[in-house]
Amino acid sequence: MPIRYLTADAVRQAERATGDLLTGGALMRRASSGVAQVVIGELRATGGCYGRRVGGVIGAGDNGGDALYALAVLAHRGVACTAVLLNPDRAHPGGLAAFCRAGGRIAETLPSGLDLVIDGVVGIGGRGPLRSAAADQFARLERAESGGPAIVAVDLPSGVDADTGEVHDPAVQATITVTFGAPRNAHLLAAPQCGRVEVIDIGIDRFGPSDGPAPRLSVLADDDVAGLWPVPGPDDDKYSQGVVGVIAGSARYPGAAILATGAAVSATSGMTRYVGTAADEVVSHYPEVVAARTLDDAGRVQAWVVGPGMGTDDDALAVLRTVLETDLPVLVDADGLTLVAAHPELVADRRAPTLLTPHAGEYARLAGDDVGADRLQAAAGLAAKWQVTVLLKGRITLVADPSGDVLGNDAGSSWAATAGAGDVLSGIAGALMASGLTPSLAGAAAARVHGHAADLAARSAPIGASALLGAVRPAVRAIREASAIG
Ligand SMILES: NC(=O)C1=CN([C@@H]2O[C@H](COP(=O)(O)OP(=O)(O)OC[C@H]3O[C@@H](n4cnc5c(N)ncnc54)[C@H](OP(=O)(O)O)[C@@H]3O)[C@@H](O)[C@H]2O)[C@@H](O)CC1
Ligand SMILES: [K+]
Repeated sequence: MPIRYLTADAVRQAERATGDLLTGGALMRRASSGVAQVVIGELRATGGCYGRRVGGVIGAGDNGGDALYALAVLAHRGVACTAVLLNPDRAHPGGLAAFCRAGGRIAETLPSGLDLVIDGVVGIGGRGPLRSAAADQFARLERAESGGPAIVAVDLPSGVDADTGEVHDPAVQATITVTFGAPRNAHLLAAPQCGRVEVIDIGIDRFGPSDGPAPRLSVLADDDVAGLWPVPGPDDDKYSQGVVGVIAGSARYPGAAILATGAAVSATSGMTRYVGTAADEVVSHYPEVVAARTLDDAGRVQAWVVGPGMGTDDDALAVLRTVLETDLPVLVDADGLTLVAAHPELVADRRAPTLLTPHAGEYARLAGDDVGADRLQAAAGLAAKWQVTVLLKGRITLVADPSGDVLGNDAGSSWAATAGAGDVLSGIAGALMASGLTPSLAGAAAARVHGHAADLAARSAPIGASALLGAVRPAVRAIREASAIG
């Protein structure tokens, strides 16, 4: 099942729906005990709890209340706990009383030598950057990577916008983020700022993929990706699995053609066709590709990938127009996007599935505006306006369909930020569209495999797109083998 990510409003709605659990304080007790359990786990992994030193930076809302109750639990376990109250008069009364009863100490500043710090400044009620009093406390700490204390953020790293994931300056860099009931948008959109995200079950109802106002963000689970991946059945032949056609590159610049076509060959069985002037080069790399120099000679396909390295001249425009006039699914990338930005009418009346795969620069050309801090809205807005599916590239890939549903994927690293990696992504996604997946599922599943392939290929050292392409098949295998479905 895809995992749904929530906005702050949706979280509050889910909390309100629990009625007595919210008003009676049960939700907060569950949340804070979840935070305490995660901290205890962390302390145990690094030498135990008793006698360890934990600090908390406490804001004026319920996020601070969660942190104070969690510190109280820790103090009962023999942890030496210190809290800095940013706004002493407005600290959560129940949390503060529990903290003091448990023997917690209040201080003006965080002491040195802490093992761990709890960020209880703000959660879903936060707006804008960390205010200076809070920022000063975190600025005193050495970074966790350099031997400083681990930072456990309650709900969100303070200074990160819950809905957009915008990382304000300053903001807390968390080692672990502990959240409640369901992840918030920011846990995907600002994943590097959140560190490891732990979701504590506090008994709120789940939101489905289509509940609530657009844009609605979800992430495919590995089992979803494994289950979606096309596997030939007993009655399949090379045609029945969906043939993908790739229009890319040129004799002078064959790289994009080889990468996109090779990715399509690696991603699915069946057949890959290539159309363009790099036909000889493509076939010399991949003898299994059926190549033609012109569209007229191409043969039938079930989906097209068009654009990488194809140029933007009149010939390229004519080919793109012909392809977009078909009723086949089409993925448009790179030079194809430059042409679409200059000729929006090419996609305006399309009824067949269409996937545009811009990076930030191409997005700006298509939308007439930069992506900005709200990438989710940027992707969803363009998809709704143009009535196409938009895959916005980046470490966090967002695939927005016109209905307002968005599938996200965190690559987990940025090794795929290398020339030609986009061509590989297009080849994988196009092959999946030819097999019958919607542009949205094809884009999201391709992004997952692409990110995993980059990690497998890189293993902590830089890679080029050829190495990434070489790891596509191992990445599909790893995801399928790790899942119950594979
Ligand atoms: N409801 C429940 O039962 C449950 C709720 N839960 C918990 O409650 C949290 C939400 O609590 P909340 O609504 O009280 O808001 P919260 O995030 O604490 O922030 C509000 C305070 O922050 C302040 N402030 C704002 N921006 C700021 C900034 N940049 N820098 C500094 N301060 C800033 C703002 O100050 P003001 O603007 O008023 O001066 C106001 O005082 C949620 O994230 C979860 O942890 C869980 O226990 C589960 C059950
Ligand atoms: K926080």
